Amino acid sequence: MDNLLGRINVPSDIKKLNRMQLKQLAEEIRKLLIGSVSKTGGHLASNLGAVELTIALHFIFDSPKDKIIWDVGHQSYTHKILTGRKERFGTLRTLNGISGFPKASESEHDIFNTGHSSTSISAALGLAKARDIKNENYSVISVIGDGALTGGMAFEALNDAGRSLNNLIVVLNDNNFSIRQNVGGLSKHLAQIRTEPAYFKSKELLEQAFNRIPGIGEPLAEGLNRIKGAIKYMIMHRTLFEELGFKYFGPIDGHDLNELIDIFSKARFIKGPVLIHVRTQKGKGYGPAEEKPHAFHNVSSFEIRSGETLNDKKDSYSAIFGKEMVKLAGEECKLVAITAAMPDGTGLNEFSQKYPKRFFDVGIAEQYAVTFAAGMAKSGLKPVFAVYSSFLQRAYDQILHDVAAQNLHVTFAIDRAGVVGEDGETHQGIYDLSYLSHIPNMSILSPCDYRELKQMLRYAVMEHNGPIAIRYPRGKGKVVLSDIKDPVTWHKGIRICKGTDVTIVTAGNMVETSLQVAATLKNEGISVDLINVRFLKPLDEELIIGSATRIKKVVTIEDHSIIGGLGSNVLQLLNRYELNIEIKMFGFPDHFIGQGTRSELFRIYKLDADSLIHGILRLLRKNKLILKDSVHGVYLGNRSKLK
Ligand SMILES: Cc1ncc(C[n+]2csc(CCOP(=O)(O)OP(=O)(O)O)c2C)c(N)n1
Ligand SMILES: CC(=O)[C@@H](O)[C@H](O)COP(=O)(O)O
Ligand SMILES: [Mg+2]
Repeated sequence: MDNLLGRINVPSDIKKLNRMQLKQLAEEIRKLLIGSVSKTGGHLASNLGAVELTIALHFIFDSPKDKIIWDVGHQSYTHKILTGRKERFGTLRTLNGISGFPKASESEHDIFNTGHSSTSISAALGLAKARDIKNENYSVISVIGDGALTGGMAFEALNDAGRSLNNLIVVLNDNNFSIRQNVGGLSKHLAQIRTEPAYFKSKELLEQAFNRIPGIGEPLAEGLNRIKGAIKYMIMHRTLFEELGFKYFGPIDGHDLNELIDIFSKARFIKGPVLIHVRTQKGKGYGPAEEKPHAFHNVSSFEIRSGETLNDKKDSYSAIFGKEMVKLAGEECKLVAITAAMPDGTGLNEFSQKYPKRFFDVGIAEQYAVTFAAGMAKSGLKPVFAVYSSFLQRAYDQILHDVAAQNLHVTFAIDRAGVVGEDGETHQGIYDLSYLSHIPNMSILSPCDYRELKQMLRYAVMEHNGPIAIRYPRGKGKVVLSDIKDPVTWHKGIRICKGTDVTIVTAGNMVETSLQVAATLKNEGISVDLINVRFLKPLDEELIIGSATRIKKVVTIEDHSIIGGLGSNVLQLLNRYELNIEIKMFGFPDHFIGQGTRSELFRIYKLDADSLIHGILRLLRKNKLILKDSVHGVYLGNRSKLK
C-alpha cells in the first residue's frame, strides 16, 4: 500500500487526501507513534486517542494561520508529525531532540507553549481578543482534555469566554480519563452527556423542536415563552457549557473522521464561543494501552509485543514515600493524603486503596488542594499534599496566605524536585526552594536516601507543627547512603565527614554526588568537611558557620536553581553574620533547563562528580591552597584538572 505519511510534509498536504486515505493515514500515524515511543518513551496513550481528532483539525483549519493550542500539550505528537517533524520524531524527548510538548521555538505551528495543565482556553481567548482588536481573520482553537478541564484556570477562562461575541472554538477531548480515572462533579456531568445524549440538547435544537409544536411554536405572548422555558427545564437539561454561554455540539465520535470534519467545518463560521465535545478512547489502537491507559500515560521504553517496560517503579522515592504513608496512616488516624490528579506518580495508590476515606484526589487543582489541606489542618487533621515540584508553582499564594500565614500543619511532599529529565523546561523542579524559602513559618527538608525520606516524613507528620515541605527527586535513590543514624531534629544538619580544606554544604540527592567528590578529593590530599544540612530551611547555622569560619572556603552543591536556592541561603547566612568568607555555588543557572536524561543534564550543567571535582580544584587553586609544586605530590599528576 502507498505510504501516505511520506506525502505529508506540511499540514496542507492532508487536504489533498480523500476520506479513505485519511483513515489510512491515521493507521500509519498510530504505527509510527507506537514504534517510536516504544524506544524514546513518552505520552503514548493520550496521543493514540487524539490521532483522528488532530487529522481532522488540520484537514479543516489552516495552521499556522489558524491557531491550535494544545492543553498540557502531551497529546500533540500527531500534530508534530503532520507539521514537518516526522523525520525527527525518533528524537522525541531526547537531548537536543524535539520536545514532548508544543514549543514555539521548534515550529511555527506550535502557537503557544504548554506543559502544565488547563491554560489553553485562557491563551486561546487572549489570541482571539487580539485578533478581533487587530481586525484579523483566523480561527483560534483550544484542545483540552476532560482531565485538564478540572483545573480552575480552565473554568476561569470558560466563564470569561462565555460572553465573547466572536468565534472561539474549544474542543473538549473527553476520554473519560485523566492520568487515572477522572474525578469530580464535572466528570459526572460529562459522563451523563456521553451516555444520555438525547437527554441533553443544544439550545438551538430545543428551540427548533418547540417551534414545531402548534400553538407554542409561535411566540404569541411573553407568558407562553416563559412556560416554554419552564417545560424545557423539566424535560431537558442543558450542558454546563451552554449555561456559561457556549454553543455546544456533541458528543461526537472522536475516531470518526467524517463526523469530526463535518463539525469542524461548521464550527469555524459560528459567531461566539463554541464547544465541541469529542469522545475518544485513551490508548486507541494499541491493546496494552487500551487496557491500561494509566500505564501508558507517560511510559518509558517498552516491548511492543507484550507492552512491558523495563522501568522498576517500585524502586523510587515516590514508592518509598507511598509505603511510608501507608505505615504512618496505621499509626496516626488524623493523617490524610491529598493528590492533584497524580496518585500513580506520587506513589499514593496503595494508600488510596487501604484508606479510601482518608484519600483525596481533587483533580488537576493544585491551588484548591493547598487551601483544602489548610482547611483540614485548621480542624486538626494532618494533611499531606503529595505534589510535583513544578506543579506546586501554581499554588504559591495559597501556601503563603492560607497555610503559612496561619502556621497550619500541612506537609508538602514535593516529588520530582530537581531536574526531572525528558519532560524538559516546563517540568524541571528546580524552583521550589526559591518560592518556599522566603515564606515565614515554612520548614523545608530534603532526604539524601530512602531512610532519610522515611525519617523526615515521620518527623513532619508526627513531631512537627506548622507548614513543612520535603523535597525529593524523580526516580531512584540509595536505600542508605551513610551509617549516620541521627534522628531528624528541627533545623539540625549532620556532618558526614570532617575535613580541613573546603566545606561542602549540600542536601538531598546531591549528598551522594558530594560523597563521590569528597572521596576523590581525599585521594588527592584535599580533605572535605561535608555537611548534609537536611533542613534547607531553617539552616543549621551553628554547623555551617562553625565549619565556614574554620575553613574559610565554602562550596554549595544543589539540584536546584542557584537563585533562591541553598547556596543563596548560605550566602545570606554568612552575610547576616558579617562573615567575609568565599563561597562558590554549584546549581542550575538563570535560564530554562531543557530536556535530556537527568545524568546528561547534570553533566551539561557541571553538576556531575567529575565536573564538581574540577570546579572545586579550580577554586582551591585560585586560592593558592594547591601550589604548583604542592606537598601533595598527587597534584602533580593531576595538574590538567587545575588548568
Ligand atoms: C498543573 C498540572 N498538574 C498536573 C499535571 C500532570 N498531568 C499531565 S496530563 C494530566 C492528565 C490530563 O488528562 P486529560 O486532560 O484528560 O488528557 P488525557 O491524557 O486524558 O488525554 C495530568 C494530571 C500537569 N501537566 N499540570
Ligand atoms: C504531561 C505531564 O505533566 C505528566 O504526564 C508528566 O509528564 C508525568 O511525569 P512522570 O512520568 O514523572 O510522572
Ligand atoms: Mg482525558
